[in-house]
Amino acid sequence: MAKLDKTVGFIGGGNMAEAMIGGLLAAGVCEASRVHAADVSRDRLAYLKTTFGIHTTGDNCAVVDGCDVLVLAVKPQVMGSVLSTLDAGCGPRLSKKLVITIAAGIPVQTIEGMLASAPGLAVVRAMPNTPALVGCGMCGMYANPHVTSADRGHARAILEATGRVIEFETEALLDAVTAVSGSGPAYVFYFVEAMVKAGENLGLDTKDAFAMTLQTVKGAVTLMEERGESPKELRQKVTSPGGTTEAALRVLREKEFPEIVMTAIEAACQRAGELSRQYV
Ligand SMILES: NC(=O)C1=CN([C@@H]2O[C@H](COP(=O)(O)OP(=O)(O)OC[C@H]3O[C@@H](n4cnc5c(N)ncnc54)[C@H](O)[C@@H]3O)[C@@H](O)[C@H]2O)C=CC1
Ligand SMILES: O=C(O)[C@@H]1CCC=N1
Repeated sequence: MAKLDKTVGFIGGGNMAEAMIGGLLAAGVCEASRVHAADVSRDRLAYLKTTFGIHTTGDNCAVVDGCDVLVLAVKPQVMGSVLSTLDAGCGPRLSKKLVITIAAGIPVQTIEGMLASAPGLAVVRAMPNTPALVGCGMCGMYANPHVTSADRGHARAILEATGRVIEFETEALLDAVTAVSGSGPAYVFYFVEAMVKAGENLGLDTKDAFAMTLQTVKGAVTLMEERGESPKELRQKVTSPGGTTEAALRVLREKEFPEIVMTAIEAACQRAGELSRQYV
């Protein structure tokens, strides 16, 4: 992966920031000396410094001053206070920088509005997911009109260090991204939990049931990736007429499994929209 000739600063050094910092360093996109992070937790800062050898501070404005690209990686609930402090303390100094926000449900307009002393701010809103922690993330991104094509490339380079990136021209689609891939790992974990429980109910011990389920999910994913066949075609190949898979799929259909999944994802999308309106 190409090296980024930029310094990157993180406000909030929690799980997602850790995943992104780890990805940037592992992929060689940035050197540790060019990464800064601020957090209110001294323990987090000590952990990040020891683990990655990056610059750490308790002062959010010091990170702004030390970076070309600022990643906002705090929880949505504290974003308001973080942004108003930044705006008062170092807002005008943000105007030449690229801001990437990964907070769920906070619209670009809100970020721009709260950092009003940096008019024309270039903001990328991104929605990553937790497999970023192992370099296998899926991230949707939207760039506001102030983001130059060079900065779009920089944002992509930073986000691609932890996995795949798809860019959207319409910010509203990030609600769908949040519902499908942002929250998506949780649906897969839930499905795995249910498969393991089913195995246990049928007499398998937990360790074996988990190992079998995990390898099955991994194998199915690899099959979908490596063969040019649709999930439907691959499903049909497992399903022998009058056989065991058919018996299981009949129950899934009768219990409206596809509708349940679709309704659940629609609920996540709706919630993402509600959160966005809440933070406008
Ligand atoms: N967990 C997930 O699956 C996903 C999370 N996100 C978003 O990523 C963002 C970060 O989430 P996580 O890393 O999971 O949260 P986290 O709670 O692990 O990290 C947030 C960090 O911000 C720090 N912090 C709190 N107040 C601060 C302040 N005033 N100044 C500086 N740092 C402060 C906290 O000490 C904490 O270390 C959230 O906005 C979330 O919506 C996005 C996609 C997926
Ligand atoms: O549950 C949430 O709201 C966040 C956004 C996507 C994953 N976690």
